[in-house]
Amino acid sequence: MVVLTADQVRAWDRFTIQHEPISSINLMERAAKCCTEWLCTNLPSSQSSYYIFCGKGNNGADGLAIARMLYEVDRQVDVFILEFGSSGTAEFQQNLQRLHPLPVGIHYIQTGSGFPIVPPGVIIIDALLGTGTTRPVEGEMRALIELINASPNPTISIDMPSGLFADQSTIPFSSVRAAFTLTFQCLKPAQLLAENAAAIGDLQVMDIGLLPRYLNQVQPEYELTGKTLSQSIIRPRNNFSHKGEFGHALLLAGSFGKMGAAVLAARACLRCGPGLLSCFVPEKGISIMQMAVPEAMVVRSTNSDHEKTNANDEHLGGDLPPLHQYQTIGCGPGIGTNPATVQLFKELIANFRKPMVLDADALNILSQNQDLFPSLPPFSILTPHPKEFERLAGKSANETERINKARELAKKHQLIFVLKGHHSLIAMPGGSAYFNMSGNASMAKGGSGDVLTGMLTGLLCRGYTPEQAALLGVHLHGLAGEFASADLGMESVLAGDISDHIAKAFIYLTS
Ligand SMILES: NC(=O)C1=CN([C@@H]2O[C@H](COP(=O)(O)OP(=O)(O)OC[C@H]3O[C@@H](n4cnc5c(N)ncnc54)[C@H](O)[C@@H]3O)[C@@H](O)[C@H]2O)[C@@H](O)CC1
Ligand SMILES: [K+]
Repeated sequence: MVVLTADQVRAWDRFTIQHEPISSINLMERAAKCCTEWLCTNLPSSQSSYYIFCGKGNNGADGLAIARMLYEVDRQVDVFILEFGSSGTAEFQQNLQRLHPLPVGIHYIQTGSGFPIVPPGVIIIDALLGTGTTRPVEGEMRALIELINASPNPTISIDMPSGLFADQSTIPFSSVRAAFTLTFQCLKPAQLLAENAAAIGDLQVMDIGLLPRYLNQVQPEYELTGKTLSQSIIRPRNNFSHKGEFGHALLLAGSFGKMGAAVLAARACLRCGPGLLSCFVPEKGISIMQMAVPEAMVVRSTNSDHEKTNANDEHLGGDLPPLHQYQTIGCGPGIGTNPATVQLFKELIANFRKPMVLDADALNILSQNQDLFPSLPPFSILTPHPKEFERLAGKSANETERINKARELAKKHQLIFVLKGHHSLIAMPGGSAYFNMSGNASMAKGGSGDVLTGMLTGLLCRGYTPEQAALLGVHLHGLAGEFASADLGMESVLAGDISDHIAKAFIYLTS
């Protein structure tokens, strides 16, 4: 599956029309047939009446073709065409002519007073605007969209909920809020934004047979993580290998009352295959860590000044252990922002030059010390949730702006940003960006991020490149959440359960 912009999809349509070859109207027939079959298969046959709202572009032309096909399978259909004052595209005109001889109600609507009231039980098909949306909806179009949204009837949008931009955020403007969106051939960037979830509803991708070889000549704006990509990254463990070959990771995590974050990160790290893990935790957390994660070692501050160490025994502080022995370091879960910890973080950045993983309070410290950005080791992985990213990069008006900021910062400072969310966005130093496609709402709980930090640290330590670790780690984390919820249900999955299901995710990817 790929993500393409509206222009790229239009070019794909043209490519298919030229090279298959197929006429534009016949390609549209294929699209309408896919939608009609989906409607007949997925909606109860008791729901057999449709109000189809059409614009006069090719999205509206789809609506007219769907109306004809639904009539042909004995559905009751009424079509409502919003008058723009133009005659419409050639395909619109052709499909209108094909519909005219049939006993389907065709109504032209111009003003709010002429808009229909949708009777109960009737399904609304939204074919007003598709990928051709270039400006915010206003006037009669907006009024009609509001009428559709105010009606309790289920709405199915064709290709895009009308009004929604395909490539960028639509906030603060309105769009149709659909129960289902039947989109053609591939995902469009806006369909992956969390802020559009309520507009898009359940997204279904219809394969309308566009020629796959077009994809060889296109550079997608976004790529997707997935099983094939992860499988191409995963390296088997050699039979003759020993623990020394899989590196030694260091985790800086925890503070009084937040040792759980450290434990979660440590356990998840160990599930990703490092040879050894040491945890640098505050004095008061040492016994917790030793009991909860016996597989990990604990290092204590090398500061011989007993008073200084004791003063900080609830927070990380003092001196760092010698760092040269570690392949990578994960820093942040539960560390807080105590001045001693801030100082320790600055020393860490000054003394460790290999890519590391920064999360949670490490990011909060960074946002208060922005001058540290240029000193971060290149290719380090930063994993902010939206609030943490706002502290790092300032407020964003919408998700597109947030993603663009992350992509710019990744390029500017040669870092990898993982913007955590339903489809986490991974921005690479080279400019590419990936949406993650695994995971579900069972993971929207405290501690999930600590698990991800541990996993990324473990994969980096294990010898994956930072880009590989980010792509594999984020995908694997989501998969582990899916396996956990399959076993335990959406409500009851705990962050530790995600960790406990990493093994299943690995097995799934390697078998
Ligand atoms: N053969 C083809 O060309 C195919 C086209 N397809 C359909 O064609 C659609 C794209 O069609 P179009 O490019 O004609 O565009 P749309 O039908 O999405 O929009 C029609 C026109 O509305 C105008 N418009 C833009 N924003 C507006 C706004 N806010 N308020 C009012 N008018 C606005 C623009 O002039 C635009 O060209 C796809 O979404 C898909 O549904 C599919 O059937 C696949 C095949
Ligand atoms: K639409």
